[in-house]
Amino acid sequence: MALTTAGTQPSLGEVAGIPLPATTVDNWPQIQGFEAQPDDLLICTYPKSGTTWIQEIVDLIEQSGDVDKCQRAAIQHRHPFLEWARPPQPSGVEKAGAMPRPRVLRTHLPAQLLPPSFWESNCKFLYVARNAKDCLVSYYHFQRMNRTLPDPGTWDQYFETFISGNVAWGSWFEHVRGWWELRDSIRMLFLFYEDIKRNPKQEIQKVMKFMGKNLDGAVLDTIVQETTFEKMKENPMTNRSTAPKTVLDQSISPFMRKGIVGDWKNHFTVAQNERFDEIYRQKMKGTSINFCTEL
Ligand SMILES: Nc1ncnc2c1ncn2[C@@H]1O[C@H](COP(=O)(O)O)[C@@H](OP(=O)(O)O)[C@H]1O
Ligand SMILES: CCc1ccc(OS(=O)(=O)O)cc1
Repeated sequence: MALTTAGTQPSLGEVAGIPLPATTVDNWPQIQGFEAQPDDLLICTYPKSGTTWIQEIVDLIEQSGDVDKCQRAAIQHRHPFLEWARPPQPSGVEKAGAMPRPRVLRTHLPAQLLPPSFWESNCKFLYVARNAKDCLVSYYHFQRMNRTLPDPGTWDQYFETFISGNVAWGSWFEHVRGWWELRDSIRMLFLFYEDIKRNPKQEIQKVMKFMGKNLDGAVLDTIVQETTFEKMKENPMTNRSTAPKTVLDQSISPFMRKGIVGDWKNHFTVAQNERFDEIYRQKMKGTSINFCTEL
């Protein structure tokens, strides 16, 4: 069901009340029928939470720190995006089906929309969460430059849109809560963007152990150096410079934009901050999750 179709504006559809790109909705039966395998590792994130960052970390771990091997393809092509569907390109499901095992896949889907085979196969899940305020800011700039998502409107308008959850992949609050509640009942490593920023070596070590790898300290140091924001911004295989301008217009806002904790302070008014804090308290009531919003 299309939510917006005005003019040439890209439209969002909806599955079980969650807004999703219309092309994803069109492909929903194929996505739901996806056959996960027990050795799949699924990277799960709400959009703009550091997906690309954790993908590069995971790939470098998988390749035992071999930087050249991670140059084999642009990051968006290394790990199939499960719900990606933009015909005539192969869909995420098709790409995953053609990939050798063990597979690393990625998704922005909320837990309740995941294809059932992931639960049935007892796969590994790596979730990265980012504080809501910085996610909002990052998503706003992303929607300004991503020609396949609806125009975000003004900052004030988008502030309300994000809070209402009327953005692709739905409410940040429900997404994070949903995955957080599952953390102890499935094979999941739950990480925070802010922790990776504060202590990358420690968090990369957690990922390494979770993946069942054992790399020495020098290799870990290489991975830390290769995955700094500055390095990834310059790297054509991670900075999305290979994406066509008709999809990502980086002259409006770069994909690798700031990569910091606390940019929300440059965007939120005092009134918006107070309102956001109140809404956050209501929507996250009863959850034990704790975010850091400044370093
Ligand atoms: N190596 C890195 N270190 C810190 N932040 C990174 C990073 N690589 C990407 N990011 C940031 O992660 C966000 C993109 O997330 P995703 O990959 O999920 O779309 C962007 O945030 P900003 O827009 O705040 O700069 C981007 O700059
Ligand atoms: C469908 C448009 C779209 C939306 C979000 C995307 O996220 S990501 O940058 O690949 O994580 C990509 C394309």
